[in-house]
Amino acid sequence: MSTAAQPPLSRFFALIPCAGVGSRALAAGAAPIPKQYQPIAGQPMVMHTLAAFASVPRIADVLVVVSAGDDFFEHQSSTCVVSDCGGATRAETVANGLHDLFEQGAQGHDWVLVHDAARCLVTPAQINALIDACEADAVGGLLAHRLADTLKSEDQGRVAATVPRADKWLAQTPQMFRIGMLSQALQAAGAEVTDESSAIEALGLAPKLVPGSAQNFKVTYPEDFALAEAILQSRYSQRID
Ligand SMILES: Nc1ccn([C@@H]2O[C@H](COP(=O)(O)OP(=O)(O)OP(=O)(O)O)[C@@H](O)[C@H]2O)c(=O)n1
Ligand SMILES: C[C@](O)(CO)[C@H](O)COP(=O)(O)O
Repeated sequence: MSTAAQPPLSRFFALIPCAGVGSRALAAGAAPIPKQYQPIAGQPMVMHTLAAFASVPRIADVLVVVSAGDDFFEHQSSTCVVSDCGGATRAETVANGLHDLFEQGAQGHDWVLVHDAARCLVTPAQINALIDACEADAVGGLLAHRLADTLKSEDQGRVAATVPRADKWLAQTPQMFRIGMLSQALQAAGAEVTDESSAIEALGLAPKLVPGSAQNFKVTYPEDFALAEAILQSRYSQRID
């Protein structure tokens, strides 16, 4: 019988930053509801996001981080843990949420999958693909999508250059890292980094790029709602048949 110490088993947590105001999504004259709460295909957007994570049994817990005073989840039936420690930037919201995960018993070696509330088209298969690709990795990684179009840089409204795109990817979420490493990386990187990977990269590490899908887009502009609605409706109609 071997007496060698076994490495500790790592759990998987999801952290959903849900504390944005959605300023770019506001159509002129529309009610100023944060975009993640706007109805899409019969449900508030974030409920579609949470349904995808609820369909991945190896996720131990889902923590949703909302703004102080946000009572949205008091009126929903959801098994998620909700914390109202959202910050002024997405990075602050995530850092505060990681602190809450530690307080709730998560360990530094556990994994966290950080996923935008506003990416409501993510699928359980994509979440599983990210976990499968990263769980044995020393750093972690993210879903990302190769550019489909020719890429230009700009100078005062005109093309400055055509940029080689063979090595360019659009960063998506979930982004999956060890909770301890990510917490330290975000503290060092500050409040302005726009994704978890940037903070990890600033440590000199190279997160793994895992192919996502064009459909895993972030609802950002008013026209994105109709596309998200059409995709969700089409998925539901295929499932119900
Ligand atoms: N202070 C913030 C800002 C953003 N987010 C969340 O981060 C995700 C991605 O951010 P983004 O699409 O930029 O959302 P908003 O900041 O709400 O959008 P905008 O920049 O248009 O105001 C969203 O789920 C959003 O709720 C957050 O939790 N806390
Ligand atoms: C994390 C992210 O979804 C990766 O694409 C994105 O950076 C967050 O949104 P923002 O518009 O950059 O704040």
